[in-house]
Amino acid sequence: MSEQYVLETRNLVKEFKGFVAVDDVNLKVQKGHIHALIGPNGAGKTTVFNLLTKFLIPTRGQILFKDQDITTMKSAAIARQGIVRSFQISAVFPHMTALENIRVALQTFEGTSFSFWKSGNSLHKLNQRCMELLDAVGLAEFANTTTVELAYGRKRALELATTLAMEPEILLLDEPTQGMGSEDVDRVVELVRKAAAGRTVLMVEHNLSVVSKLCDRITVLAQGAVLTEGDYASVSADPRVREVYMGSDGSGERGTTADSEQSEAAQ
Ligand SMILES: Nc1ncnc2c1ncn2[C@@H]1O[C@H](COP(=O)(O)OP(=O)(O)OP(=O)(O)O)[C@@H](O)[C@H]1O
Repeated sequence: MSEQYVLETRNLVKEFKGFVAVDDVNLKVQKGHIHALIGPNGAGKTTVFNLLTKFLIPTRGQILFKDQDITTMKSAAIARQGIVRSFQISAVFPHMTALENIRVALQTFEGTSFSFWKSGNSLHKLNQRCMELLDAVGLAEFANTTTVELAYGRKRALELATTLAMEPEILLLDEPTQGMGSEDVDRVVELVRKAAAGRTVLMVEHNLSVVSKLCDRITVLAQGAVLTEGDYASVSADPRVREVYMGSDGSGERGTTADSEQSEAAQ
């Protein structure tokens, strides 16, 4: 694998009782890119994502991170390596404040005991880092707001901040704008752009306008296999892509929910 690719799949296959949900997928994510995985409902996007983040075990094939075979690595181990998933899994505790949520994320990431942070200087440093992360997602003024009181878009910003606390090298975003109104969508686009600075992002996203604004490269999946790949202009001009989208509901918007969220891998 060339140095330029940080994440790669080789002939990745996932079968569910003989049904091929992911069919021989070769994905290459270039370092520094925002890369989107798109495709109509049931194309296999979530399943690929769950394979990459170890929620599912591949039937065949390999997953490589910076040349290292991580196919059999557990999800906690890959997170420590720098592959971190955000969104769709609620990573925030509703009855804690925004700042407390970040603090928990940082403490979990550091793996340090609470008593360590209690010692004067380190507690100060910890709070400083919490405020930096809140500021990075535009939530500094909500530091002491209980999470349950935050508007939906802000909750997702907080989720992103808890993810950034883990200092990911690759950020995996699962439908970051799902269920949002246009104002929140614009805010998330800006957030993702900001969060992507200095790192690589792979995202599943149904909103093609978001994809067009953010992504350097797009992989289109259809019926579990890669249909085509390229930048937004080339992919959106491809008649095969139009055809698979027209063949679903025409909008590229989610219509059905797959039942693939359950983790197979030992946590
Ligand atoms: N746990 C499972 N058991 C059986 N079939 C599954 C499972 N998870 C997913 N599938 C099937 O695999 C196919 C791909 O599903 P997947 O959720 O990956 O598609 P998707 O592209 O993410 O779709 P959507 O856009 O609707 O979320 C679908 O036909 C789905 O029904």
